[in-house]
Amino acid sequence: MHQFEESVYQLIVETSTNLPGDVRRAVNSGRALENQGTRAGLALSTITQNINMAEEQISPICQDTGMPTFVVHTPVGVNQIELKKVIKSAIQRATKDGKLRPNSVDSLTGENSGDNLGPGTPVIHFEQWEEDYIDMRLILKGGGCENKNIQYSLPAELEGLGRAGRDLDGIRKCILHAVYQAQGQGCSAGFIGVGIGGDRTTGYELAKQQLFREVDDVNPIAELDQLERYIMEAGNQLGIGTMGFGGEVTLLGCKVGVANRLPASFFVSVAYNCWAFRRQGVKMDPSTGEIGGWLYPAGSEVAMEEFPQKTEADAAGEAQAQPSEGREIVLQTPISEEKIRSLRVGDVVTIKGEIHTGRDALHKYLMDHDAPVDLNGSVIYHCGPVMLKNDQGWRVMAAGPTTSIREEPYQGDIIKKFGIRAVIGKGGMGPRTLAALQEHGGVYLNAIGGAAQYYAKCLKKVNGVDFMEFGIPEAMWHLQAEDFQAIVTMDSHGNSLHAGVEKESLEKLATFKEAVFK
Ligand SMILES: O=C(O)C[C@H](O)C(=O)O
Ligand code: SF4
Repeated sequence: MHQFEESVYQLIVETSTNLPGDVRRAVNSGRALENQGTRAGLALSTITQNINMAEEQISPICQDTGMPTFVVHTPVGVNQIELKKVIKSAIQRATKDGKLRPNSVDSLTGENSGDNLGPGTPVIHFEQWEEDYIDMRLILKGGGCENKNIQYSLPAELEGLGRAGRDLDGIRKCILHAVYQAQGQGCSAGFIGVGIGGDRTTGYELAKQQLFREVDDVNPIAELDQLERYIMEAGNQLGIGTMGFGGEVTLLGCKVGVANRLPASFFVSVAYNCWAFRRQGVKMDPSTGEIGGWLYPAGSEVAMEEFPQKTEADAAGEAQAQPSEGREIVLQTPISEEKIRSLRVGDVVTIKGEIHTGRDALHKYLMDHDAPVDLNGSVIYHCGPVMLKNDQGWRVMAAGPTTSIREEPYQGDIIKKFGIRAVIGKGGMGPRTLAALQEHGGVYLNAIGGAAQYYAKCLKKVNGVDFMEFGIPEAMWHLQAEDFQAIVTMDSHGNSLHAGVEKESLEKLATFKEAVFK
């Protein structure tokens, strides 16, 4: 079975490190539509650089491996039990090599299994078929965008859109609402898979199956094709933009599937996938395990243009689109209150000095314990990195931000208790944190979600680690930052870019209230 394991390993590495060609094309066209000088334009160019870095270094595109999910079709007679063992062993190896982050956590004890294996991990769906080869597909869908999946039960009353009935127009409203509610938290610009019908479980399954379709395919059902096109257009008018910074490009793909339902149920299930849409597949020889071909366009075939040629007209347009408040400021840690109070939403900061990672487990812990290091004037980075240890010590392999809103119940109290001056994350935080930033003198800095290679490069040294018992992603890593760039999106004067974009996008959503599909 050695060759089988090698082929599955190759599939995992390719999926984790090289964004497929169809997804790259979608990101490239999104980038062409966005004004390059704006925050959203800059975010897209960081994303582009990150995609290239991951491919070159054969390192994870995003630090979040997500839930590795395999869909496997085998000819009759292939031993699926053996194949399952092979998949598990390839997953273990890829985790050990730093191509996947250890991501499987015991839901009761919080213990990380360390090798991405455990009850329910990885997910493997087997199906038999009458072809003479094995078709193995893998998707690595991260936790932040998974949290933005949503299921509607029709009829429903939807914020901004009013009543959604049991018909195509009601479905249209659910999908638009799904895009709105994700804001930037699932690392927009995103791809959505929609399942109409089924039950609560199969509805979501159907939605996720849509993510295995190629981005530029055409739905064979005419009215669903029309619905997909409509959603692409209307969704991109909501103004949420890349990372929720506001902008022209919110959605990069929409795929809708349909299944029968029960008379009493009418579910519309939406699976939201971030821009880091990692899925690949291979054709495998059932007797030798050799890869006979790849199932999606290879990433390496579609170049990501880092610095496109600009015309003079473009440059003039960009100058106008520059955020007027966009000053560039260096922050050396520890940071003073005075310095923090001088920052405003829109400023771009470059952080130098030690920063500390902290996410779900640490925030909960710090509520009623002391911190292991002095956090006065410090920067907390919402990040669960991929780390590898060798003879020289720990190395940061991938380290993009995680969704900050999960820390909303704790963040304000922790900022005040420990004297923290800046929090880096993505997707923004809520009113409690905003109030604490104002009261204590703090800022929220938005980094570009998924740009794990880009930020890993700015984290030059690992000064230490605490709480390894929380597992690698949840431990508190003390990291030496050099030229770590982020944008102030919440300041100490009560301003929040996120609150503004949410309000404006809700107003836009309401303009789509009138029936379209009659
Ligand atoms: O767990 C993570 O690293 C990040 C997660 O995918 C997120 O988007 O918040
Ligand atoms: S951090 Fe963003 S890009 Fe990475 S998995 Fe989470 S949602 Fe996707």
